[in-house]
Amino acid sequence: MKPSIIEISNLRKAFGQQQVLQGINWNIEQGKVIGLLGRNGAGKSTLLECLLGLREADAGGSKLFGQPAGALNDEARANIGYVPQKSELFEWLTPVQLLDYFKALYPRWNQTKVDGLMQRWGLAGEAATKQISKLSGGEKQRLSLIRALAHDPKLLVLDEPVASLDPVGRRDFLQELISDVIERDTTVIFSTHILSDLERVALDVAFLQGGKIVLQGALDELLEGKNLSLEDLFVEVTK
Ligand SMILES: Nc1ncnc2c1ncn2[C@@H]1O[C@H](COP(=O)(O)OP(=O)(O)OP(=O)(O)O)[C@@H](O)[C@H]1O
Repeated sequence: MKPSIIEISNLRKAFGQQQVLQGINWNIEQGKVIGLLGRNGAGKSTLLECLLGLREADAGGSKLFGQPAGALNDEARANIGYVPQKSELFEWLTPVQLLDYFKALYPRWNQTKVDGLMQRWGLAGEAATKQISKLSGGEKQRLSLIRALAHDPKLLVLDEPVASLDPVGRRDFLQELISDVIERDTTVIFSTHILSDLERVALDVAFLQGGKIVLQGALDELLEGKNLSLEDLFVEVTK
């Protein structure tokens, strides 16, 4: 059996009176690709932030690579790639300057991959030297994804990574994700509302509803014999 890369136990988080996460217990094994689903406001971003230790939980917590998320060593940190829903890129830099900045922070950096992705994702020409503030939403999202993939992380946490991408951009990104997972056994958890993409890549899905993971498993097994589409299942589970 493969090791658990993420171990979440009894995770609770409220904002004021609103109980958003209500005792989540969830282990994610190495190499899993999990699509996290839930209605708007279900708490997906909150869960991803808490599991990474970026947001303090009220109770419980998570371990990443066997270490408490709030006290990761440098090696564990260098093995995580995260794309937040609203990425906070340094808008006054150019893409090249931004990537150089991050390159200096990581012990490992795959420049060949960065160059290839910049080329294939339309950021190698004029866009490479434009101020990030002047890039389109989709271009910024591509840059954010390149930044998250550049250090060959073993764990990728992506909060609606393809929301601003056009269909071609989404397909390119998903192909990159699949090849990375296959090559390096990367563990991926990503939230999305684009169910067709999930059907393409997510081998597993998890539904967050009422502050808990109410259903999870292999997508084909969840749908098997039910004569339901993923959209039908989503509506059913998140009622
Ligand atoms: N800093 C905050 N202060 C108060 N309430 C918050 C805060 N952050 C999130 N919330 C609330 O917590 C709930 C969950 O928000 P979250 O962003 O985690 O949902 P989500 O599932 O990611 O939604 P979406 O699909 O719309 O992105 C929402 O009702 C939101 O209003």
